[in-house]
Order: sequence, then structure tokens, then C-alpha cells
Amino acid sequence: MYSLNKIFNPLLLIGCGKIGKALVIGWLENGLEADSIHIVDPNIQNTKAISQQYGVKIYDQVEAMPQHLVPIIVVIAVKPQMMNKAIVSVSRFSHFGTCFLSIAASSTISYFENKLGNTVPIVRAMPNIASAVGHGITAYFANCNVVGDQKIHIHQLLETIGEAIEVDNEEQINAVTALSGGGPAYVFLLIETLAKAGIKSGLPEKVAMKLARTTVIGSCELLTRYPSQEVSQLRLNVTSQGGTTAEALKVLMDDHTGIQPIFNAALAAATERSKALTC
Ligand SMILES: NC(=O)C1=CN([C@@H]2O[C@H](COP(=O)(O)OP(=O)(O)OC[C@H]3O[C@@H](n4cnc5c(N)ncnc54)[C@H](O)[C@@H]3O)[C@@H](O)[C@H]2O)C=CC1
Ligand SMILES: O=C(O)[C@@H]1CCC=N1
Repeated sequence: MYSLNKIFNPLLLIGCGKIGKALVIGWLENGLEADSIHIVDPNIQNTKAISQQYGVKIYDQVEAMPQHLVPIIVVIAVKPQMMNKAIVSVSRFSHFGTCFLSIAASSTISYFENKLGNTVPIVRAMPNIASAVGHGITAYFANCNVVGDQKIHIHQLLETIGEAIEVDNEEQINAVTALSGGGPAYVFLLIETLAKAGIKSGLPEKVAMKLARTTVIGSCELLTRYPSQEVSQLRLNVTSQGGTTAEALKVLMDDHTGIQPIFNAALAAATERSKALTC
């Protein structure tokens, strides 16, 4: 971690909302030093607590940073509608060899190349909110200016907050956004759905929610502890022949009305949305 601290000092984060915060907390909790991290967000309410807790430096605009500060890497975590303004504010760093890593859904490498220049190292990445606890997964695509050690270091930086996967074409980032970018939301919905169904089956609300949450936490822990077990085998371990789970799975695994066609449609909708928002 010592070397990553040196390599990515200073690191500038533009946008410290839900995912920006998750990334920075993940980095801080997994070894990056607060001294190396600078955060710009016009909404100081979003950054005050993190600055007080960890000692990172916060600014309400790029112009408020020390003049001499040239980031090694700029991580851009703003919404697409804020992107134009955000990118203009950091474009001067493109003359200093700074690498730009965007985690914004739908903002393409060519968008950044148009704004920053086509010799600039640019990475388009899609993390998820579990980065905050070091269990995220980030898929990324880098332009041809990110080479050699720089690529290795970016990969290592993303691995400090979970796992990192380089995809071999940028188009795949749309499907990644649909699957793992938004994925935690589907898991939380599963918990809500399980709890509601439990209430319908006769449980008190609090009990149903407790059972649903803890069941998902425990199942995830099994996945963590037995990484080489097939997920389908873990499912089968719960499913007694002729028993109760088998009855539920008949409903859930129906080819037409089960959850597979629903998830196919959900991910297709999210992937299409990611493409439609592309700029
Ligand atoms: N929320 C999530 O789980 C994930 C979000 N993303 C992507 O990350 C981006 C941000 O999403 P969220 O964090 O959810 O949004 P958010 O609205 O919570 O955060 C955006 C932040 O950007 C700040 N901001 C706006 N203009 C700025 C500027 N010019 N300079 C600096 N900061 C500025 C806002 O004050 C806000 O704090 C989106 O493009 C989204 O697609 C990607 C992966 C997961
Ligand atoms: O919902 C969104 O658009 C973003 C991208 C992945 C997670 N949140």
C-alpha cells in the first residue's frame, strides 16, 4: 500500500455523492492515506463529515485547491448532467500527464478524449457501492494511452476496494452497469421482497425483515467462505427432494413466469438505458 500511496499522491476526487463517498471511504479504510486525497464537491454537506472523520482535504471548487497541486489521477464521480461543467474544471490537468478515471455511467472514452485531448490517459470504470466496505467489483476499459505500469497501478487501486476486471471492449460497460453497477439495489430489493412475502405468510413485519436480512447476509458469507463451490450446488444443498424449498423453486424457476425472464428484462432495460444516456 505504501507504494500505491506514493504513486497516487495526489488523488483528486470530483464529486463526493453516494458512489464518490463509497470509493473514498473504501480507499481510506483499505490503506490509502488521507494526506494524498483531495475532494471537490460544491455541496460541502456531502464532504464535511468525511473530512472530519478521516482528515481528507475538501474544496467546493477546483479553483479553491492550492495552485501548485497537480493530481496524478482525477476520479470523476458526478452525474452525467453535471459532467460538462466538471470536466471543464479539471481539463487543465490534461497537460501534465494526469490520468482521468471516470465512473459515470454512459460517459464514453471518446467524450473524454474530445474534452481533454486524445493523448490523455483515460479510464472508464464501473464500480459499485460495496466498494465502501472493500467488497466492490469494478469493471474498466482504458484507452490506448494507459499503458504498462500505469495500467497495473490503476488495476491495483481498484483492487484495494474489491475486485477489478478489465473488459476488452467499451460497449460491455453498459451491461456491467446493468449487472454489477446497479446489482446491490437488486439484492436489497430481494430482501425487501422476501420480507413482504414473509409478512403475507403470517410473520410480524420486524421478524420477517430480520429473517430476510440475516438470510441474505448468511448466504453471502457462505459464498465468501466457499468460493470454489458452484452457486447452483449451494442452492441444491438447501433443496430437499419433495420438500418446501423445492416447491418455492418451482415457482421461482419457471421458464416463463419465474425470475430468470424478469431479470433478463430488467438487465436489458438497464443496458438499453445506459446506451441511451451515452454521451
Ligand atoms: N450510486 C451508485 O451506486 C453508482 C453510481 N455510478 C455513477 O456515478 C455517478 C454519480 O452517482 P451518485 O454518486 O449516485 O450521484 P450523487 O448525486 O449522489 O453524487 C454526485 C455528486 O457530484 C457533485 N457534483 C455536482 N457537480 C459537481 C462538480 N461540477 N464538481 C464536483 N462535484 C460535483 C454533487 O454535489 C454530488 O455530491 C453517476 O454518473 C452514476 O452513473 C456508478 C456506479 C454506482
Ligand atoms: O442507477 C444508475 O444510473 C447508476 C449506475 C449504476 C448504479 N447507479
